[in-house]
Amino acid sequence: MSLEVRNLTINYGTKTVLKDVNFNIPDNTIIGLVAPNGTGKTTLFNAIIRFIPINSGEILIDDTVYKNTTKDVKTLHSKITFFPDQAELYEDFSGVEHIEMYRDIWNSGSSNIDEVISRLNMEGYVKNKVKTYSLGMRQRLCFAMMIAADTKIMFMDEIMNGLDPVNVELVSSVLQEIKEDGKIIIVASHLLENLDDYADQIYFLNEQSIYYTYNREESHSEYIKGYITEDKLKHLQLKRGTLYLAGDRICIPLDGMSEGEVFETMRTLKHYSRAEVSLGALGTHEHYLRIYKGERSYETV
Ligand SMILES: Nc1ncnc2c1ncn2[C@@H]1O[C@H](COP(=O)(O)OP(=O)(O)OP(=O)(O)O)[C@@H](O)[C@H]1O
Repeated sequence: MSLEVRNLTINYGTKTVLKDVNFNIPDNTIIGLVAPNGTGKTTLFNAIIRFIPINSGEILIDDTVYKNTTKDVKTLHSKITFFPDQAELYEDFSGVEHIEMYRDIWNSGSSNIDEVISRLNMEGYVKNKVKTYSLGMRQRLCFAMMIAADTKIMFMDEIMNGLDPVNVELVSSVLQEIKEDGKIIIVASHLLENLDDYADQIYFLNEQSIYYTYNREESHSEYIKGYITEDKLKHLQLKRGTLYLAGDRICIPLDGMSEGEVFETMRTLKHYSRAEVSLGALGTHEHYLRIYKGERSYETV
């Protein structure tokens, strides 16, 4: 299975929100879709699933183009689920009834509903009516509905909203489990560090297109990462390639540093840093700061 978007352009009236967006996602993949509010993440989902008209471009699944005909759109909807909006839940129905409904609409007779409920720790409330649920309980229900629908392609818009840290971790690990089933999952999220726990690749949407992509597996360069205010920078040896980002985030590349230099730099940074100093590759959080908030790179010591 593959999901491909070719030269996708979307306008709302005279305003262009997406311009010439291109990507091709193979199966067994989770993509993190990242951008500030109002950039076009939901628009991208809506366009692929043809909830909104496409100005130009093509949507392909397994190298077949899906046009805006009733037949093609119906087939598209049988292959893709979109994370339900909490407002779409029926207050007087139980969670189980919602989960069964999603399984039946997508004919996923094979979905074991009891397994889904148990994996998401919903046994304690799932038989009660939705009107008795908290925000986080509703969110887990929406996620369970998608798992029960069991489509090959899943669009998850803000799935972590309202979830406490334990449930964020639970949903993150279930995502990793289900992707192994040949799925393509795109998750739009503002929980940047959490995306590094499960996404294979991150797409940063900016200036109407996929501005930058980053592969978690391929980020090999290591950095010393911490925080330091500008007036304290003089206490550090600033190496070539050092990134000084918004919010006083500093990332100093390890390349060419001796063990002693690493130790000394970490010690100095720990002294001035308001939060933990760590060693690691640049993550989604750092790329986000770099792309949307600007960076200052230091070329020389
Ligand atoms: N139906 C519409 N008519 C006109 N403009 C729209 C419409 N829907 C969205 N927009 C505009 O398109 C842009 C992208 O909106 P979209 O909802 O796709 O952003 P988003 O990245 O999903 O944001 P968020 O993170 O807040 O969910 C915004 O400027 C928004 O105002």
